[in-house]
Amino acid sequence: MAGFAGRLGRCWYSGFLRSDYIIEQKALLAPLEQKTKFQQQELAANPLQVPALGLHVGGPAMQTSQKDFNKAVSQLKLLKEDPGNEVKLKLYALYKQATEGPCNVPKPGMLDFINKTKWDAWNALGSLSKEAARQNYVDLVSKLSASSESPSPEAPEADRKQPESDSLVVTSEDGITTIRLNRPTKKNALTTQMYHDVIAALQAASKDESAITVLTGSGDYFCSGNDLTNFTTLPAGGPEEMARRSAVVLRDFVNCFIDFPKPLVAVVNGPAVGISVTVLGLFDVVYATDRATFHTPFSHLGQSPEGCSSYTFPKIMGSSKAAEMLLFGKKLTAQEACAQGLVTEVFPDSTFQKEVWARLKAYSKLPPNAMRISKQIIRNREKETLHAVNAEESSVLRERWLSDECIAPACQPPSRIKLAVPSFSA
Ligand SMILES: CCCCCCC/C=C/C(=O)SCCNC(=O)CCNC(=O)[C@H](O)C(C)(C)COP(=O)(O)OP(=O)(O)OC[C@H]1O[C@@H](n2cnc3c(N)ncnc32)[C@H](O)[C@@H]1OP(=O)(O)O
Repeated sequence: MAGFAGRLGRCWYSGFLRSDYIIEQKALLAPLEQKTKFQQQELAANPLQVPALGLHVGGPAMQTSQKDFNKAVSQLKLLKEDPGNEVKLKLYALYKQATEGPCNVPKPGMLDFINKTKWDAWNALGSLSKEAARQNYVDLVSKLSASSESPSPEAPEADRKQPESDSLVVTSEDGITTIRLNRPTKKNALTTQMYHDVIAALQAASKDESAITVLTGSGDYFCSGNDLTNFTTLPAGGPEEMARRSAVVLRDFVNCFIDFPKPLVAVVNGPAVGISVTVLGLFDVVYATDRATFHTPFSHLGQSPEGCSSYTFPKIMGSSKAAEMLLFGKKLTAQEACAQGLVTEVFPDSTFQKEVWARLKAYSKLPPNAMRISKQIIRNREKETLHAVNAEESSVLRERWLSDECIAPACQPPSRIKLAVPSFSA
């Protein structure tokens, strides 16, 4: 087999191999045949080298995800830009976790700096499942691919992709981009199209000129959560395919909140249910009218938490208050949610809009880079954990949606709302 050096010219990872990047080992440039067994094992652990070695990435994981993972491993080689040392270290750790499971080798000595750094990164993933690690790896590669393909980080306003339906309205004014859920007759329940539109709107807002991004709702509700009719039309692959697709949409949707780089503010104009409550833990600031309520009837629907709430809620309000919400579906008033740290401040409904927007306009005049950088410092060290939590929650929900408890929940939502999931069994 030919050495790797000859193929390095065009790709960003030639820089990876030539730079003083902490994972770099000069040995990688030597032909494979000349490598020791240890070096070959190390190469196998290096995500960039696996396809070249033709290694099978083993493990008892699910087939679909395994295929995506293999694709991501190949895709990584095509990136045009070097993603930087921190990201490469993440890729290394996720690859090891995905293929070998939790770190199972002795910690290298203090002076073995390179291997110790790699070991630390792998070990930091703790008991993250192989499947979640694969998922995170795939997500990270797809994000890197998308950003290396995007023509310009500062796309002009006119090039922005507008939402596909009127159910989402995006406006930019006074340094604030506002994403408004606009389905008041259905209490702003989120259709599948709306999930996609919110994803696109957040991606556009992350690159536009605005300093602050706001999510709010039209009418008397902030949002009644997932539109329960989302599951009514089954695709050709049946319930399993429906659950698989929904889990992907959910994961992508929540990832956008995790990764959002600017101050993200929720203007909660009324009651909030389900996923519109759980993602609040990923916002920087949450302002609520005193009319708002917050509840997550997951157990009632045979479902389980999403939006990273299994991690953020216990952190924000303590495990017992979080359990009351996430396990028992306890509804909080705005004041209670504020006392528990989920809401930043509550305003009287009569002055809510006026007070909140005046305040946001003032904040939007602050130096935008300072706000971005401060947010990065506050949030970045948790991002990897949040992605792992999101992947796990989505994967658990995918199974929940096929469970008897979800198909025939003991506590039905209002009878007018036909729960989609029963149609799975049709
Ligand atoms: C594709 C990706 C999927 C990712 C899924 C991620 C997992 C997410 C989980 C959740 O979000 S769980 C929470 C789901 N939401 C609910 O269970 C709320 C159900 N709705 C209600 O309980 C009530 O409607 C309400 C919100 C408390 C409001 O009650 P109210 O009496 O004030 O109004 P209604 O007359 O009931 O509603 C008006 C109108 O709106 C329709 N509607 C409300 N919520 C939903 C909803 N979530 N899905 C679909 N439709 C909803 C309701 O049916 C009424 O419609 P019409 O009868 O007027 O046609």
